[in-house]
Amino acid sequence: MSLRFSKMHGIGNDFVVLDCRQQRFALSEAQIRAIADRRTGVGFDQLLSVEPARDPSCAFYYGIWNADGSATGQCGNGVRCVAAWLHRAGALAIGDTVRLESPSGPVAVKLLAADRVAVDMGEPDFAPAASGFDGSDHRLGLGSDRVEIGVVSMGNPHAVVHLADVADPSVPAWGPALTSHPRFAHGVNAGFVQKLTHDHLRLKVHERGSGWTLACGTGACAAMAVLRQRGEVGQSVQVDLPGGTLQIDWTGPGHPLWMTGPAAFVYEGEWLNH
Ligand SMILES: N[C@@H](CCC[C@H](N)C(=O)O)C(=O)O
Repeated sequence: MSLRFSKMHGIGNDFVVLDCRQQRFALSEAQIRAIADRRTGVGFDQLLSVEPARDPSCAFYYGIWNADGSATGQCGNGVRCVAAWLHRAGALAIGDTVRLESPSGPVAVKLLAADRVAVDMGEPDFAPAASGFDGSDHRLGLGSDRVEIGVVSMGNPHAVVHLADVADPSVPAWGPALTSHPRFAHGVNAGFVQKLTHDHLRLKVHERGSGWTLACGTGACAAMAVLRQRGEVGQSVQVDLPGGTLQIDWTGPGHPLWMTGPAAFVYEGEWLNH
């Protein structure tokens, strides 16, 4: 049996997108890992399924799996790609705003152009429990180092470390150590952020379940939210990641956070090893 898919990316965070509107999603973790393999499979950071919505207020549901086969609650670059995918499938027009259902709840997407999407990602949740974090002491031991983290859920868990320079030589080791830190019950996405100006950040993210990625949309939202909560940035911030730039807008508590950025098609394919 074969499996048709679209290969997409959002500033280098790459996806396999499956049309599950008529056909139920039925891949095992092992099959997801096989498709994720960049040598013997297709390769992706996340696999996305587009499915009928369970919530009647939403147009479609999207599922999200990391390259290691684990499921997660949200994916910022992924939801922009789902919106562009729906446009190509004739289900979403440019200029339209639609509610989509993620595993962590509804988000609103606005298709600005065939390849540009704004998303209301909801309000950042700073409660430690929302990120599976075990308490109020935000200093963590990473090997022989101690770092201060900001913890926030954007529908998935994030730990954000503010550094003077994201090229800090400790970052390559801190990424995996933070992602699997035992104080997070389910692992965490680890963001390392540098403030360039009041409205401009630089960010690198080591993602839970996928490793270092060229971009993490929810990571950009999390980094902005943590620095905004600390009064370090304004309400409209450009976040530069290794694969490109996202615009993040957040007035503050009581308001939703918006993420705006591109979504790109790479090719349509057929997985024959199913
Ligand atoms: N790349 C994503 C985040 C994907 C999920 C993450 N690895 C997790 O396990 O929560 C994004 O763009 O937000």
